[in-house]
Amino acid sequence: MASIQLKKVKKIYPNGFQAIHGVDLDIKDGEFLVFVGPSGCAKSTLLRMIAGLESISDGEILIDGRCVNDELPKERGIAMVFQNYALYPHMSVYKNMAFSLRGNFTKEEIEKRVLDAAEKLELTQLLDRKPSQLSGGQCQRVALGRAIVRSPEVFLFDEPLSNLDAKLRVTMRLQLIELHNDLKKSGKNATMIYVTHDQVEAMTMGDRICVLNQGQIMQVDKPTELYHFPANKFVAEFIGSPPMNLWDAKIKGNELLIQKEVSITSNERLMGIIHNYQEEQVTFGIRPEDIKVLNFDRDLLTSPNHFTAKIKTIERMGNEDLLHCQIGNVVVLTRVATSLEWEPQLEEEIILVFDLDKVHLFDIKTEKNLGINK
Ligand SMILES: Nc1ncnc2c1ncn2[C@@H]1O[C@H](COP(=O)(O)OP(=O)(O)OP(=O)(O)O)[C@@H](O)[C@H]1O
Repeated sequence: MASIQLKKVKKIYPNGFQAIHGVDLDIKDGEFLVFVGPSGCAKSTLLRMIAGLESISDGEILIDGRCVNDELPKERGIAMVFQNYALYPHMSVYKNMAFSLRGNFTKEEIEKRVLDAAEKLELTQLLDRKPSQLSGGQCQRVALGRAIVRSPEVFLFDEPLSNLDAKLRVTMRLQLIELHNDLKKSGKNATMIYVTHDQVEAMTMGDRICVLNQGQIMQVDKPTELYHFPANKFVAEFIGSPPMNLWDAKIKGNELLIQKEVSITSNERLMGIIHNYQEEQVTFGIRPEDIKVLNFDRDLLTSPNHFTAKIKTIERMGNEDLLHCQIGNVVVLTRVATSLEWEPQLEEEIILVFDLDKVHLFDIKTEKNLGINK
């Protein structure tokens, strides 16, 4: 059992580059937390600082209330699983898994731990093989086994699945979630921190997700909260696939003018926000599924917020079509469930209706979501 706190943690590398700018974070005991963000945002740096593999330039890292700034990695009760497995090539699977236990436990205890972990990870039949005789997924399971045998209170994962093919990644993802749940059930609650740049992986695995950008935390929240209530434009853009539509809009009275062909008449909720922004610009965001697609009907065009659009590109996904449409010069992404009654065609004219209850407005300068307090 272990909670982890980061207090005003900073990292300045010896060359003077500041990778982390004062991060505060509370990770709960037994939580599965994911660090996600684009390449270079300092996910690995932060993880390595928690592991003790990277020094802390300023601030404090606490594990169960104990400051670990000056503790060695092996004193922290942490096991780390890397992307490149880091297995010993000349040792069998059994020996790879037993290696870190040597000297600390009896032979019988080591055997028990290795066999238990092997069973959990379906490696029992492979214990005599060398890493070169294993598939990528099997190597990754051995790397995981090496962490499990130590019964650490904290598991740290640095993009552990990125060398695997897409299908295996999904299988391993589930195995990790199950491992976390099984440990909880057996009373050996483990705190897990998982690094990925893949927002789908982050969303499917994390109890909570910590979105990072340029060495700063953008938002820490549950997946559904992040999706529906992004704290800022960065999170809105980064989380969700296909991505949110984002346009600059000028406020004039109760109108949000995106371009002359696309002027949105605001509802009461948006009015509450835009009255402070008269004659100024905001960023207007709406997710593709929050734009309704209707068959073309001239009569409908007299209703507010109904626009004629032309379909320019179609991505057919099977269960749904992603339609890249154009209203004047504005490109709008929408998604519609497929049906046997209507198959969208290129250059077809349709009507798009924006669901104003789902619109997000962001401050142009601070990029904060003006509709929520996070
Ligand atoms: N030893 C170092 N010296 C100087 N700068 C470094 C060093 N290691 C990393 N950096 C820089 O710190 C920043 C964060 O790197 P880090 O590896 O933590 O990012 P990341 O989010 O894990 O990236 P990726 O997803 O590409 O692995 C990057 O700009 C990187 O160039």
